Amino acid sequence: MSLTRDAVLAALKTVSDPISDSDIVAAGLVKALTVDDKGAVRFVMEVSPSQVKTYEAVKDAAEKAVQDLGASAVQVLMTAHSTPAAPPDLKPQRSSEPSGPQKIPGIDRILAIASGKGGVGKSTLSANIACALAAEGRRVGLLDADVYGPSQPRMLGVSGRPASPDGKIILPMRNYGVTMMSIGLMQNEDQAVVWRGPMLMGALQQMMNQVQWGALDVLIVDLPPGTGDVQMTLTQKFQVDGAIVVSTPQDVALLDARKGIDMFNQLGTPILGMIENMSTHICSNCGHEEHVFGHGGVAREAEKIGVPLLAEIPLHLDIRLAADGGAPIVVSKPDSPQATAFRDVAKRLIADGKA
Ligand SMILES: Nc1ncnc2c1ncn2[C@@H]1O[C@H](COP(=O)(O)OP(=O)(O)OP(=O)(O)O)[C@@H](O)[C@H]1O
Repeated sequence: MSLTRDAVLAALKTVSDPISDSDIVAAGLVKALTVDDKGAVRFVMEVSPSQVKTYEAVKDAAEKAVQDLGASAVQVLMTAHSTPAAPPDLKPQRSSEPSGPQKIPGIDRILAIASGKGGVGKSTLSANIACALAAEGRRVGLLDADVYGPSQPRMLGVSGRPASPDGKIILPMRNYGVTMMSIGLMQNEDQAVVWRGPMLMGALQQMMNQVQWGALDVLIVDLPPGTGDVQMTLTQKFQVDGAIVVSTPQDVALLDARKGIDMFNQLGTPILGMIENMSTHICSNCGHEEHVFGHGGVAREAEKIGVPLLAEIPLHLDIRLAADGGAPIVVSKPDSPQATAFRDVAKRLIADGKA
């Protein structure tokens, strides 16, 4: 008999919430519960940051309750988010602990790779730039924060689940000299999860603070497309040293890229430059070059807003095959002209002290 969502909820209702004195379902702690057809159960437990310790035992009890139902796997992601702000206190106040963007101990720089529009190649570029930086001897981390379409595990040829020996620290994955963590590794590759703002914030903070990144020269964050909660949380909570905005040359992609640039400007994040991807198509048979999506649009836009154009990456079959095959082109064909384009970006970032 297959496991149903209702059965799981009923089991979770037997677990009591020490704070509210009701059960964890009634207390609204269980979010994004999914039960797949193989009987694997996943859900998020949203708790307040000050109560994380209290809830560790509750999380274990919840896991056990579901396990006892015969679930094939149980995965509980505990996210800590701040409770909604209290009504403003109009009395004069002393300033409290610093609330601005923080540096993460051990991580020298954070570099965000963003795009206004989905599918423009942001993840492909992030993976290649990360591997190119590692090949130059930099200590590189790559955080795949693209919760709507995490792709770094596939691009870097990494599978399996990240381990957490003590239930707090998450051990990242590593390949091609890049230390990588993805929200994609916390869920099935083909599973869509509906994230709400506070959950996203909690998950992102957990990825930044609880993943054992080690000492890094640079942490590259592959952002989801657009200007949403993840971008806001990242830039408001953590000191982001710069953003690179990726776009294809079409007007519609550029329009969205402009919105992304406006957002970073408003948030005070320096824009290190733009990259035009799928700039020109080079036929893998005959080498003929054609401009499928137009050409030069990003260069014009970059000039208009006064930021450097860091690269024009061609649309080339080898780049896609390499990305899909789990060894980015800078790793699988490091001497190809396509890989050189990425390696040049990496060298420039290092030369400018940005990575
Ligand atoms: N320069 C390129 N040449 C050939 N294929 C490319 C190139 N850049 C990206 N691709 C391919 O285009 C597809 C989309 O790329 P990618 O997943 O990197 O985009 P994205 O902007 O990260 O998308 P998402 O919005 O899903 O995060 C992938 O199949 C990738 O291999």
